[in-house]
Amino acid sequence: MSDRVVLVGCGNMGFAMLKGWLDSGALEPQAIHVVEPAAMLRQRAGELGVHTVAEAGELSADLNPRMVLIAVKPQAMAQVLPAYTRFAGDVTFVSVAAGIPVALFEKHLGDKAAIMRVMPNTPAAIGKGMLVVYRNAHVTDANAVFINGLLKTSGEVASIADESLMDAVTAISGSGPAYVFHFIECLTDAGVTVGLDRDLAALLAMQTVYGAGALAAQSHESPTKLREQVTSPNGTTAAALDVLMSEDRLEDLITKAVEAAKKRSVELGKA
Ligand SMILES: NC(=O)C1=CN([C@@H]2O[C@H](COP(=O)(O)OP(=O)(O)OC[C@H]3O[C@@H](n4cnc5c(N)ncnc54)[C@H](O)[C@@H]3O)[C@@H](O)[C@H]2O)C=CC1
Ligand SMILES: O=C(O)[C@@H]1CCC=N1
Repeated sequence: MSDRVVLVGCGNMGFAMLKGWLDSGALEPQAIHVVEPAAMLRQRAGELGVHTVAEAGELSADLNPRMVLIAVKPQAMAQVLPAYTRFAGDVTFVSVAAGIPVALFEKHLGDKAAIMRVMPNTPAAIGKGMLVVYRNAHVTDANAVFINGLLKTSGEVASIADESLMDAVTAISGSGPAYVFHFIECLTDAGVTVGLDRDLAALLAMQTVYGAGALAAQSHESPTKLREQVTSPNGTTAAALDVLMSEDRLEDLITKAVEAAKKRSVELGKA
């Protein structure tokens, strides 16, 4: 069986995953064929040494890929899939699209097609992603091992046996980096409000999120315990947390945001 891989769509997410495979050495650039209609994005991928084409018809008929990873927008999926039916066979199709259920892939690719859904996030570009996997019964164990090996180059991999959880997964880890980036923006702006110049405020906000995230990931203590370690009785942190935590203000806001993301994922799946 070949280790050739086709990556369909090399935008934000596709490129992040491509970087993970290449930076880790898990795949040789020559094993990867990128289909990307946008010339600038095709050139960006080509600079990494991979094969690039603008459309599926340009892929060699005897390519025999082991995996076709589809990273196009959910709204484009139904239009994109028919061009890949010719690869159905030993290949496993992997979709990273929010919302789109396995049933839609089976409708276009046949009900015997091997399909995996993966919900990654953009920190995959530096090997720090969170990737959650759901697969249908037609993915062979050998292909699942091969693909899991590739996914692990992008970060932590977890799997779910209930596809309906994918909407909640998307709302937490798929979209989650944007919530954190927005928190950095807010902390930076707040720093400016209390008198720091913007560059210093941005450095403090970014390094604080980076350091706190790394500490939470590496420590044996819970986030609750780590929070308590920062919070001196009647000190500065307690004053701030009174604002964030009284009446669960931040938790309520985050829950509302996550519920909105989950709802949108469900809608995308029905589009
Ligand atoms: N951006 C993110 O953080 C995450 C995105 N996703 C999913 O990844 C998918 C892609 O999202 P992004 O990368 O953000 O979007 P994007 O717009 O950056 O990338 C999509 C790419 O697909 C290309 N494309 C369009 N039609 C095509 C075709 N017929 N053949 C090949 N390529 C084609 C576009 O030119 C574009 O470069 C979406 O389904 C999204 O739900 C999943 C998790 C996180
Ligand atoms: O915003 C979106 O729809 C995609 C899915 C998860 C992150 N980005």
